[in-house]
Amino acid sequence: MLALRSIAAPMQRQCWRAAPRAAVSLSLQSRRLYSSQDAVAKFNGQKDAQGRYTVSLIEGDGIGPEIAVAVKDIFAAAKTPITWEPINVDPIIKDGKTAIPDAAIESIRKNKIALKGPLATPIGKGHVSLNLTLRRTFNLFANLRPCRSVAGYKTPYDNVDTVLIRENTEGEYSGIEHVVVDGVVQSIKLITREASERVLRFAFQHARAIGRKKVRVVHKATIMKMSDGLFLTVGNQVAKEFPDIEFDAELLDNTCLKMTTDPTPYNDKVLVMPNLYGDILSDMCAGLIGGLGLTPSGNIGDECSIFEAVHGSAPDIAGKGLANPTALLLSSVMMLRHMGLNEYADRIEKAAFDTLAEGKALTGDLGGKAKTSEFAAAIIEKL
Ligand SMILES: NC(=O)C1=CN([C@@H]2O[C@H](COP(=O)(O)OP(=O)(O)OC[C@H]3O[C@@H](n4cnc5c(N)ncnc54)[C@H](O)[C@@H]3O)[C@@H](O)[C@H]2O)C=CC1
Ligand SMILES: O=C(O)CCC(=O)C(=O)O
Ligand SMILES: [Mg+2]
Repeated sequence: MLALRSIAAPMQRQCWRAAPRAAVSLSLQSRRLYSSQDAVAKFNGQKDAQGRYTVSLIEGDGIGPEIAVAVKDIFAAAKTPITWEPINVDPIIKDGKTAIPDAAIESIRKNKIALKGPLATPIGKGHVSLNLTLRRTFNLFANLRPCRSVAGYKTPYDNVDTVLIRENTEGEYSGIEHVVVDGVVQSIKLITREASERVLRFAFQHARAIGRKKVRVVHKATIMKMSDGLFLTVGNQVAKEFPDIEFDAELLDNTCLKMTTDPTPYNDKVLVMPNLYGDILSDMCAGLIGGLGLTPSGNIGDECSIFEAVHGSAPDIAGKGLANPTALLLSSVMMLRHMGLNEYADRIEKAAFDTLAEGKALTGDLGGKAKTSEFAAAIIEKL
């Protein structure tokens, strides 16, 4: 079950361990995958007099505080020049709408960067998702979700390497709903040319930045002719600005079938899609490599960006010290690269991947017995 296996091609894995020159090339490949730099958004945060950056930290709900401690301990051990600024995002109601407290907004606006644990959303009645509210408040228009096989955990696929970009501010997540008459309700899927164009252009720019030559829109414009139809039309238009990148499209249901049958044909593409499709497909991709404990993400905007795991608050394991902090740690690695702190990112990422590959201190989701803190300690030992 826990046999060592490749993160990429077997050759590359071997080289990662043995030959420094090849190791550099894998590190660069990894840097490109887990990077949001060179794309649309540049990080404009300021260092303090001691050369440190301040990062707003939302620990989040459920397993959030447990995995946040692991990340903070690992960052401290790596002597990362980051000062955490913890913020509270308990919802407030402003003009009848769910909002983030002003102090939290000011902190993120000032620092231009945040790391975020999962935030739970009540089912049915209750406040609007705070995750969604944060993305909207800061206009974090692109949700970048890379997913790559991890050595140390055997799944049916050895070399998953997908890059998914999700429109992050509208679509099915618009939350515009009403009762038409008793027993009949309506949810509006809002798609605008502006938001579509923005995320599609980001997808092409990101493809260039990470050296991929193909962008594919995942859609259902056969059924949602107007909304997904607009997204696809805009995709075709934006594609003309990028003659060096191949552009095509695929129906969502077909993508699910093909990806779960053989994900490798997706390893040379960047996938871009409306909000809910990206939400669901990114959990599906996580399933291909060993689960939600492993997959990071970045919510990218022009002014600020917020990095978080793909997973939620995991109430079934919360408070027990069982959570896998890798997803939040790799999100923090993406954040470091976004900030240009590549050397720290490389070291932390290598220590995490080596710990996973070694397989001695794995958390329960990966078939191990280690507590969150023991897994973090094993990473720290490797730093
Ligand atoms: N971006 C965010 O903050 C997100 C928040 N949520 C919220 O989280 C809450 C719980 O949602 P669920 O549907 O249960 O999804 P979930 O992602 O929290 O958990 C799904 C399954 O994955 C496991 N899992 C997730 N993260 C893990 C980790 N780091 N280590 C080991 N196992 C892990 C959980 O134990 C559970 O069995 C909901 O309130 C939802 O709204 C859900 C997804 C994303
Ligand atoms: O906001 C939520 O409750 C869910 C968000 C989510 O599933 C995601 O961002 O992947
Ligand atoms: Mg989700």
